[in-house]
Amino acid sequence: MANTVEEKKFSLKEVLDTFSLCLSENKEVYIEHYVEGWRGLVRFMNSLGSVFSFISKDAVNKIEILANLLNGENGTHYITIQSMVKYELDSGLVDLTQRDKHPESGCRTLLRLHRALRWLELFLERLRTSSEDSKTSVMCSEAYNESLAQHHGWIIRKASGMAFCYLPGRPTFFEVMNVGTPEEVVAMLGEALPIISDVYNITENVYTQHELLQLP
Ligand SMILES: CCCCCCCC/C=C\CCCCCCCC(=O)N[C@@H](COP(=O)(O)O)[C@H](O)/C=C/CCCCCCCCCCCCC
Repeated sequence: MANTVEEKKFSLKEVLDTFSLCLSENKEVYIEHYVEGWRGLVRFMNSLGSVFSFISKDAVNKIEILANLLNGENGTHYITIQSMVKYELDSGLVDLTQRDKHPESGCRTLLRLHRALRWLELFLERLRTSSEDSKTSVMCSEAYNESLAQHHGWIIRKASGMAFCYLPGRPTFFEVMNVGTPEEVVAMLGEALPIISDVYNITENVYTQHELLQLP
């Protein structure tokens, strides 16, 4: 059951709780909760329809790579992002200039989700401050263009842009979050954002310190 992502209904509160468990007292990021947070987000995306399945397939693939590393024989090195980076770099397990011997290293895989977390942060901030008639497709593509798009080739950017047009409107979006009234959703987004920003910024610092932000 731990390796599947589609059976439970999405709840924003649950995802928020999971991301808040990511940070240790000394600000290390637990991969177990990071991966679990992403599983929750994928459940949300899956509930929006099959037009998003090329996106969720890629996210699931990356989630499973990290889950397998965490549950594998070297799992103790994959407890936090900090310990993973140290272990993989010290052991020469990261392709630094081109995808070669370690095409599925934890560092390069998590970097893809990390970039997507920035998209999420930007998108949720737009949602939080949006008005009733704001378009989710516009908010989503603005957030995408400011983040992930810079790392995607032409075909993925076009396919993503087309998929965004199929996003449901703001009221349906808020409903699927399973929080309550729109005011309650906005309040919960206000709680969620600092947590997501913290996780993002700490990860960004680790990757910056080790010059890993451009891993192939
Ligand atoms: C709180 C509730 C509201 C928001 C809920 C959002 C739910 C989002 C769930 C998942 C987001 C998708 C994460 C996508 C990860 C993409 C990682 C990536 O960049 N992969 C590319 C590079 O990988 P490698 O080739 O180097 O291994 C890969 O090429 C991408 C393939 C698929 C396309 C990715 C498009 C990303 C669009 C992100 C916006 C998602 C919009 C969903 C709207 C709900």
